[in-house]
Amino acid sequence: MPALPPRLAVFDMDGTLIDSLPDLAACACRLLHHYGLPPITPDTLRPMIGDGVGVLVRRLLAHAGDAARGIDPDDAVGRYMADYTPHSTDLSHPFTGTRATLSALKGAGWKLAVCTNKPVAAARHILRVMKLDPWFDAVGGGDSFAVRKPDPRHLLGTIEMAGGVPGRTIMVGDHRNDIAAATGAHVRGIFARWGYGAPEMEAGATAGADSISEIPHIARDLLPD
Ligand SMILES: O=C(O)COP(=O)(O)O
Ligand SMILES: [Mg+2]
Repeated sequence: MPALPPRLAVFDMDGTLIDSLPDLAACACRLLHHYGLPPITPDTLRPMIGDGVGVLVRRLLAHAGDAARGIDPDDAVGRYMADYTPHSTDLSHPFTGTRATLSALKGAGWKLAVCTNKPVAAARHILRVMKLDPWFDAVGGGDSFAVRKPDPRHLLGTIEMAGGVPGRTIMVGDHRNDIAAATGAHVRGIFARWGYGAPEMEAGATAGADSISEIPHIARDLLPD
């Protein structure tokens, strides 16, 4: 009998592997300060995360309202990224249980990948500094393809890079974009309830998990061998 393709677990980054909100918020505050605008709290920033840095910065400016009129959004995005990448690991850390989960999956023969709307250079930097990079067979960033989540082609491109196939893949993510990409790619989607997404974003997921430590068990249930 021909060997089955490898099983693949794809993880979103912000709010799924990495608790990155503190650095995203600190960087947002430095940007707002640069433009003479008032700071923002992490709680206010949280729902703005998930569609990539360009959208995040535009939401920040929209939140500032009239005071931000006249600011060039492209200038703001450029400033945000120039500041964020080198400071992206000042305050952020992997969620508790991340290393044990990656280790358990790898030990059971799974391939691993990251599919994030974050620019790929920032994603790789974070994985490297946190010494998580050796675990991953592929990293698909928000600028790795012509499209990004919720477009399923972002996930499909990441699966291909990792040497997997959709029918033997799970996608773990904390945003409706992750679940929509999984559904569109015919991949089993697991909603990360520990992340930044609102509870209603779980709609359409194959399963939900309260912590990353539950993922090896759920993954085995969904794809036993
Ligand atoms: O950059 C973002 O807005 C979110 O990134 P994520 O896809 O890793 O959650
Ligand atoms: Mg996320």
